[in-house]
Amino acid sequence: MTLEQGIGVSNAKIILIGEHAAVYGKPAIVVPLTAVKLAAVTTPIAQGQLIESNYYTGPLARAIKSFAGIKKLIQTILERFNQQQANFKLTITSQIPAERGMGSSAATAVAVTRSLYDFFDKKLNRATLLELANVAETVTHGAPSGMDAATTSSTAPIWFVKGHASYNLPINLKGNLVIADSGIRGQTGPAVRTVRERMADFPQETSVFMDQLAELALSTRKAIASQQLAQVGQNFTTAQLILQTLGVSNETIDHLVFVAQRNGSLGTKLTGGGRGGCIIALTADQANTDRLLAALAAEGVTQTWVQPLAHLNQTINQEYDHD
Ligand SMILES: C[C@@](O)(CCO)CC(=O)[O-]
Repeated sequence: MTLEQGIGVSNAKIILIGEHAAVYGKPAIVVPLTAVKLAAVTTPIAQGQLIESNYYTGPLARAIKSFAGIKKLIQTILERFNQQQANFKLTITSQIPAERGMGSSAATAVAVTRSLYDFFDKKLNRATLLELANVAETVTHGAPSGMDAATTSSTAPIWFVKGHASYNLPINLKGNLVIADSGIRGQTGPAVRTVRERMADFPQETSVFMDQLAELALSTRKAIASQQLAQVGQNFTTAQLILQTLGVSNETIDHLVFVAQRNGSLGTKLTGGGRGGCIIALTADQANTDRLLAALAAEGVTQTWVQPLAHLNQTINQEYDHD
């Protein structure tokens, strides 16, 4: 075992389009927010296995329930390397707010995996990284689509269809993606259940909505390729209307969408599981971005992020090499 520290980094994720439909095998477009980071650093200590984070600090063995997924992940990795008795402290520092649809739990799993592989001097490929992140995500979320781990580990936008992520969707658009926290915790679990119940009660009608969301994802992909920012925006707003009808929005989100649409946004929707969390809006230029941010601040929104679309123009090789 090396005596040097092991470092793992990941980033936040934002679903541009396709949440909920992704659960039914429809495509989604998801982008990394590379400016919003989470870091996990493993350092050698004399005795024990400790975790230090905003949510839990203490021995790994006693980790609280919300850390159960990460605990299982760490134990899986230690067993894999036959290092169950290793002494270390894992420090997790995050800029990603929890329960806002920004992928904080998957980002933690990704960074912890990278950090431990680095600490034990092991090579890590993308397939293993995603498989291990899924160990934690399955404990935390039940049946994750894998979308969050695929994106929080990526520097490139993703075309995601259940079980498969393609990292070849560079976005060459001018303008900004504005993300605003509604201040309400997202409720992915209950929202996914609501849609499942609708699907059970009204299978044909609900399937039509899923097909429409899939069409919107395809249309958005084309609009990105042909640099039609306004079309991407329209698709956002149409998707929001469908998500609202499916019962996964809420009054606060609807109100913020309404405000954004009147203050410089080309298109606005919820992002992630819904019933809270964040909204996303597209703006064509800095003047409209400033106008939108001022309008959201006037509504009491305290946390916003601005992601220049031009920074989402990367692609990455399907294989991830730890080195
Ligand atoms: C609502 C959902 O589509 C996205 C949650 O971030 C659920 C999933 O894909 O696992």
